[in-house]
Amino acid sequence: MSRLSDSPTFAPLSKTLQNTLIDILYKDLPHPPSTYLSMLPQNESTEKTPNPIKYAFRNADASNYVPLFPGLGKANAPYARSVPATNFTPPATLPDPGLVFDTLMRRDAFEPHPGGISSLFFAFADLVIHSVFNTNHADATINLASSYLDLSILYGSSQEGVDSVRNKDGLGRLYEDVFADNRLLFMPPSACALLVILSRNHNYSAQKIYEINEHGTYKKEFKDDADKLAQDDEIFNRARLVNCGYFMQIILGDYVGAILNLVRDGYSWRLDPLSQSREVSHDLTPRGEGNVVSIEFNLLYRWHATLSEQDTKWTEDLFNDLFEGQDFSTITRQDFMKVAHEKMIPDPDVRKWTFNKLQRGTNGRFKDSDLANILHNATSWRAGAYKARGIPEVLRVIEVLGIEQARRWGACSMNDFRRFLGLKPYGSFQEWNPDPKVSDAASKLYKNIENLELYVGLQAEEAKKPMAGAGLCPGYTISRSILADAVCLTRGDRFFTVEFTPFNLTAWGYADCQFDAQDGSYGGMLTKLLFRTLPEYYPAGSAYAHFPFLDPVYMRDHMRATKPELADKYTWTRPEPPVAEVPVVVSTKEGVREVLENEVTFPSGYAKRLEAVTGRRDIDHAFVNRLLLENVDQWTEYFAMETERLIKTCSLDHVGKAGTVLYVDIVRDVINMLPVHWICEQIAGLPLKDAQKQYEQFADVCRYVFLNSEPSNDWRLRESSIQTFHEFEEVVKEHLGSRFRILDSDRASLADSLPFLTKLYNDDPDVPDLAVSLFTEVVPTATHWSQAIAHVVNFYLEEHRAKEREEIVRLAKRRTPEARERVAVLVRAALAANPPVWGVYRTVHGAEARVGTVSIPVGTRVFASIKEANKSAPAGARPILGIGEHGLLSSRFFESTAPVVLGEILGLKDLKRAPGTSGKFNRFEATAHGAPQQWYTNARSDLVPWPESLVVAYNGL
Ligand code: HEM
Repeated sequence: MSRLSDSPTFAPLSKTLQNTLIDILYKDLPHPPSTYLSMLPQNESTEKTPNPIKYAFRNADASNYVPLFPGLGKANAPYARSVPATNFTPPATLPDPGLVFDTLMRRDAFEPHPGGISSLFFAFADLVIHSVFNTNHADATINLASSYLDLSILYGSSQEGVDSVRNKDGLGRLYEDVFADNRLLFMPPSACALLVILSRNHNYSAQKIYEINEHGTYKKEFKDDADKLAQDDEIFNRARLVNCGYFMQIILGDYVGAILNLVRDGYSWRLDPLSQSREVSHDLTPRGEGNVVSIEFNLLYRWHATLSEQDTKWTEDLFNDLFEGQDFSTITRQDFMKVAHEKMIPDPDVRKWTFNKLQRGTNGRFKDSDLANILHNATSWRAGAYKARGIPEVLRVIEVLGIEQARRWGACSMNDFRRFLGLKPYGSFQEWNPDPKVSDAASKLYKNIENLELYVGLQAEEAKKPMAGAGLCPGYTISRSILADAVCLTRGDRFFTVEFTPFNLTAWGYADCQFDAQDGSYGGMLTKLLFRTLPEYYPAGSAYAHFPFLDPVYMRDHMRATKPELADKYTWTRPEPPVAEVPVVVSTKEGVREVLENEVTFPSGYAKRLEAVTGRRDIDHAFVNRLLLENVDQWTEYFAMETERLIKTCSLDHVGKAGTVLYVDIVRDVINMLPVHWICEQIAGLPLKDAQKQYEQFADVCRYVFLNSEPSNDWRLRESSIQTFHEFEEVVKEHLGSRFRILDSDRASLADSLPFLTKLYNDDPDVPDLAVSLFTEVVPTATHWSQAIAHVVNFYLEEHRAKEREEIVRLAKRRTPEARERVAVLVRAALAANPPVWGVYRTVHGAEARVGTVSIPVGTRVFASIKEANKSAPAGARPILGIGEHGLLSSRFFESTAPVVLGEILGLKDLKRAPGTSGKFNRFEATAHGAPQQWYTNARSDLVPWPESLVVAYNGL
């Protein structure tokens, strides 16, 4: 039988289709593959180190980043040349470098940066460039740093460098406040202070990775030193991946955000060079294919003109010290080399390094106050504008060295570089810089615009004016190049692209270095780092944390002019130093009770935060509570039935054994959902499209109002809570305003809430306040209710508590006050062992506080450790819950609903934790200020203060 494809008419077409299809299918996958599970065998260096996991980690010298080209971009390898010099001018005919500096580059007057960029931005830029450029003076073709943003300034560029900073105590940590690159010691102190923050972030990440112990393999006791080192290596390397992820995100978010003026103009959009995409030809766009920095970019990034007035003064003092008062204009290359060899050799022990004459404490750390002071200064100091005649005279010798270096490298001309970038070459010196003083001088020195050398051409080009999309305001040629470079540096790095995975960074680490566009900083990762590392010095809402790369006065004025309503949400003044650097921990039962109950001295701030959410002060919600309790028996029956229903609908059975063993995520799908369904369907009549999402929204409210202890979360939690409130208020107002129409509406399911809403309305017909009161009474405590139940279930799932478990199930059926009271005692025992909140923060207000024999000054932060306090409570005594008796946790409501829910759950036949990891809480214990704290990891790889998953198995027959 002849086929259509064989016919003379269709055969060519069929062949073409065939080819296209094969082409597409072939291109579906990358060739060669972009990642492997371990090193390729032909790679000589890995044969000596066969540990396969090394493939997933950054090598000390950045070798093996590209499996098929292991030396690409490694440290101690040649620079690349991006542009061949076609118009080579013999050095003898070029003007004297000193004369070039004196006529075109020397700062005539300080000009503040026109885009409001702070000196801290350039301290960070200093870290970026030192990560990728380190010219070897003995052989200037060689770059001693790798071409990757691998934080080599912190970790070193060789095994020796990495070993110098690592503590190797088994926990993957660095020594306290150390870094590996001594060149930074001679930079303005804000660069070192930022680097110390990144050093602390390494240790923070290592600690979290160790505490969360994702695979359960980390331990405290080791067989021998090799065992300890193996664990240390793994945690160190994962923490480094996370920390580098942070560095990359600061570059793409905060740094590029400032360069493009996105932060000033309120855009959270960012350049995303990491994403997977396809070209028109269906080819995968390359990622992680390596990078080698070039001499052109080395010259382009020497941004010495941007030194702030204060940093210039600092540098002058440094040079006066090093060169013993020698006139800056007379310092020669030889003088500089002599000083470098005699006075700039640091101690071999990095733990002894210091900068800005700071002292290290006995624990090796710098004082938070010293670091914060330097960082606050750098944010408040305005950088200098890019401009010709903008480089401080003190840097004359360095510029001369730079010009000479560029000539020895045979760098291309300014116009060659522009042609390479696809830009129009300059036709005249006036076109390059219209300032006649500058163009005249340049034309006298270089005669023909084609002779203008790259370095001078870039640094003395006319600067751009600030506008939408332009914040950095260098010369146009620099501005056009740096974004290309940012893309190459990030997209070319295997660890930022194809290997940037939760598997390598751990789920927590991966989630931790993702940006949050709703954080009040338009995705500021440095913001998160400052809040986290120096929490006492960067209070929530501080512009110094939210916009550290912009002069706060400039940013405030700009925001007041463009978005006045938003400007009021920030504090623009410099943060006041705290009374104490670390919170005072209170852990006795009496002490903790005093802190929790004395609202005058230890204000909880709940009311203030509720006001921030609802916009209402002194909210009366007692009447809602009264009405809720009038119906408590009805709600109790509802909770019992709803528990049964949710268990039934959310259970999963084994293939082929229907109904025998069933599994259910009792926390995620049942316990967390109960108050959500109750509030939405029985109380407020909210349409429940996505119950899990609604749970997360309610959880944000709970966290904002009751547990808001981390400034980095404050903005997001508040904004999310405000939105949840508005949605809630709008629906409730609509129902109350037209309560007789609800039944007729197409949302008939909302009818369940009608009786309660009607009752509420009859009690107090003031519609707007009713919605606020209702929200305040039921929403903030919803998640805590679930958390308390989850803790109790978890406690009684233990095999050795089977007797108590049965007792709860038996008593739950009775619904008598005596039965309820006995269950309450069992519930308390569970909550005493694991209270929903392990501790709360308060700040001493009004007058000095006395807790036991300790007096605590006004303004001191206090951490009341509920966990510790409950340890000393007698069995059966009411545990301290730390969340007060509000809403769903008011004792009558809780003690009535809890037993029936527990009865339904604990009464499941042959109930046990499901085998495997999801069968236990993803809980881990951390320590803060020496007091225990608990966190949970969840399916979103986030850390949350409450459990979100516990899978149990039961016998369905
Ligand atoms: C007070 C502040 C600064 C001082 C004292 C300083 C000093 C120096 C010195 C001594 C060199 C080496 C010159 C040579 O050996 O040829 C250098 C090179 C360089 N500087 Fe700066 N610098 C400062 C700020 C900055 C800033 C803010 C940037 C850019 C963000 C920058 C970018 C560079 C670059 C890219 C190099 C070339 C590095 C290399 O080839 O190894 N510098 N600087």
